[in-house]
Amino acid sequence: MTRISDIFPVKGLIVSCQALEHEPLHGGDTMAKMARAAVQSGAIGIRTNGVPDIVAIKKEVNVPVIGLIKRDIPGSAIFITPTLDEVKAIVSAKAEIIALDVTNREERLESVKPLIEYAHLRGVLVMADISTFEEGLAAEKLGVDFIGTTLSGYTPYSTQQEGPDLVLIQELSKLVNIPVVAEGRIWTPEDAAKAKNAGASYVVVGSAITRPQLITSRYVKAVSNFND
Ligand SMILES: CC(=O)N[C@H](C=O)[C@@H](O)[C@H](O)[C@H](O)COP(=O)(O)O
Repeated sequence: MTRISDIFPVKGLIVSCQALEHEPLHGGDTMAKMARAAVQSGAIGIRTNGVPDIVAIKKEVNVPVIGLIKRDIPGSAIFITPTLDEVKAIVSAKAEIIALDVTNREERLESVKPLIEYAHLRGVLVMADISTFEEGLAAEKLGVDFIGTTLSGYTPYSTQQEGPDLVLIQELSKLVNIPVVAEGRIWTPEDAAKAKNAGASYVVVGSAITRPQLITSRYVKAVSNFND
């Protein structure tokens, strides 16, 4: 059975290269270039959304890929790899790891079991995107390979804050026996160092590196009082 330490023998930074259809950088070519830039500078892995981007990135760089598929299902709040269809597509695209929602909503902690099993039977590891400490513990019990704090702040009952959820990273890192991935709203190298020092084995940074429109708006906001 493959383990996370086989896939990522060293700990480090994983860069999330994602641009949805409405975003300016949407497209496999652009995301592959983003991934190349990230790997050139020392990223140990890439997280990305959708089969075309997974395939383009795997052609471009030689580091493990965490694949997910964002899909909106009417009437459901679960959008990160919601069903077995997406899991199958990610396995076919040959991502080494599948990221999926493991939150305590809509009976997900039960319905996600066959998705985890499908991936594992095909030698693909599973990253659980969770939003609270309890969900992290539940994810470990479900047999996932590592846990990301990705959805903290994105479920109505989780901590809402501007920066990374360092408390969650720290509590989970102390209590679970699988690696914890710090992910979500890590905007600065200082945030990344704090996440690492809180006990995370891996740190995922997305928007702060790969979403120029969001980066720009932070700078615009910072100088918005120029003419006062
Ligand atoms: C909540 C959600 O949909 N998160 C997504 C999960 O894949 C991505 O849109 C984020 O960019 C990713 O988690 C990295 O986080 P940040 O971009 O904050 O560094």
